[in-house]
Amino acid sequence: MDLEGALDLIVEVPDFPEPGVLFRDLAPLFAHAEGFATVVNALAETIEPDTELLAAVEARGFMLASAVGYARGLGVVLVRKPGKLPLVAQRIDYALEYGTASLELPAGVAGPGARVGVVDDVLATGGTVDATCQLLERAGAEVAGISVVMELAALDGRAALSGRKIRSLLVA
Ligand SMILES: O=P(O)(O)OC[C@H]1O[C@H](OP(=O)(O)OP(=O)(O)O)[C@H](O)[C@@H]1O
Ligand SMILES: Nc1ncnc2[nH]cnc12
Repeated sequence: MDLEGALDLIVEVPDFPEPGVLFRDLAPLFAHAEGFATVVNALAETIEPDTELLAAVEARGFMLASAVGYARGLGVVLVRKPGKLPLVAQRIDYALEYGTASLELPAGVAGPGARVGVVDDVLATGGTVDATCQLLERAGAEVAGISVVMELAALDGRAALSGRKIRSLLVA
């Protein structure tokens, strides 16, 4: 399966999770062995060569970053929603396309100077990835690059992330 075919497995769901939002559902892609492998391999190629560690954003980002980390021989730091981590280095509150959210970085895993690649499924407003970059930088790590499967151009996440290296497999 080629990359275009794999990305065609993403389904558009109108008015989820609230009216007016066109939700991009990656569940069929994740469930398709060939499609998932194709996307993971393509995403693995977007990781900057000097990357030492990947950061994954809960929950859909976990799926992708763990597979990309395996493909690239990199470990993964799990950036989690509140209440999950026993030892928290940093916490941040931010806005989403549909509401507000918070994320936490675990203590002791993304140390000062570490070159970290951020992996997620969808770049919409950029709030989630920007929050993740801020968490990493507050901990002293450096963001090597940002890799996403899909970028929603109308929401202009790139503006929120200006000056950062962003690689997306699909711009919609
Ligand atoms: O660019 P943004 O506007 O911040 O939106 C993108 C984020 O929204 C979704 O996560 P969500 O918080 O819905 O969580 P999930 O992965 O647990 O479904 C998606 O997985 C991205 O992380
Ligand atoms: N429209 C959308 N579809 C899927 N995930 C999203 N995260 C933020 N906006 C999204």
